[in-house]
Amino acid sequence: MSYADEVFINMCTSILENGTDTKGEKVRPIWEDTNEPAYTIKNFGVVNRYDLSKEFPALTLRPTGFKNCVDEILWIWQKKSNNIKDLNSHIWDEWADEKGSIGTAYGYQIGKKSRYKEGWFDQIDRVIYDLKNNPYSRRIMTNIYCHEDLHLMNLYPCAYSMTFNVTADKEDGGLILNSILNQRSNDILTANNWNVVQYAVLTHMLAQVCGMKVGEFVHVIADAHIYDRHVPIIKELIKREPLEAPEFWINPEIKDFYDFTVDDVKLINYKTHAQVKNIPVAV
Ligand SMILES: Nc1nc(=O)c2c([nH]1)NC[C@@H]1CN(c3ccc(C(=O)N[C@@H](CCC(=O)O)C(=O)O)cc3)CN21
Ligand SMILES: O=c1ccn([C@H]2C[C@H](O)[C@@H](COP(=O)(O)O)O2)c(=O)[nH]1
Repeated sequence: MSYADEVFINMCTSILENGTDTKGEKVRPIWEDTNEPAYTIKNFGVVNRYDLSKEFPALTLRPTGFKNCVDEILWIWQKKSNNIKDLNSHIWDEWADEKGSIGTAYGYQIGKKSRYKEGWFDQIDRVIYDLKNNPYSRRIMTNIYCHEDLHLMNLYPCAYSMTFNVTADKEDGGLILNSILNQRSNDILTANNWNVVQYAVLTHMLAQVCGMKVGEFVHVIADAHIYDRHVPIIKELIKREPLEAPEFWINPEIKDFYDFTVDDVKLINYKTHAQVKNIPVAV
């Protein structure tokens, strides 16, 4: 059975059984149809580890929209765009202004250049430079939670920091790329596996273009929450029987991060239970 399912079921069970209900607290998001506050049940400080060398962490309890996930991760990390016109899905529509911009969030921050001893780099180019030139560095990380720009973001970044850490393979000395995603806030039903799949794909892509194998992906979530309207859906989902994890394919020809397209990664034999239709998303 898919390890991602096991992690998801255990996390949801723990939130439902031991979580804190935010009902009555001052909360930001609302349900758009009624304008009522969108309360959650939450756990603080969830840490999930996935071994990417063993299995790709895709949920089988319901399908994760792989193409749209990859499209969004490339929108942020490769196109470095903050405009929904460059995105093929509509998941960011509610948070964009009349010109399509989501402000200084996500792709804008990845593309912003900073000065280093070796010159000016944006965040992803610096990661690739370090992985290629100084792979054992403990300083290979990105951060898009930029306080000076927060006032120009429609939604503050949730998945805000990646830390890359390389280990040497104990058997053949080859380089293994591990990563940690730090996330301040995670809507478990809508985006938990969505975010996991995205950053697992990003780790696979960077490993390939830097001549490494993939290792572990660690997902650190400060506020892991289930929205009130999602509770019955989650309860039904976690009763389903997990299926086998799919196989992950990445086009071995791609050697430059900027050459990847959504068609260069695929899930093979991705068998899942039925999709849950019309999941409401709090805005
Ligand atoms: N409350 C909330 N939850 C989120 O997960 C979220 C936000 N807000 N705001 C910004 C982005 C937008 N995100 C989203 C929004 C919608 C879907 C969504 O509807 N997913 C569908 C599949 C869509 C597809 O495959 O294209 C789903 O069934 O999960 C996913 C991520 C994640 N983020
Ligand atoms: O990649 C993402 C983007 C957003 N989310 C969720 C997490 C929260 O439910 C909302 C953001 O609300 P805040 O009040 O700013 O925390 O969006 C996610 O899980 N993953």
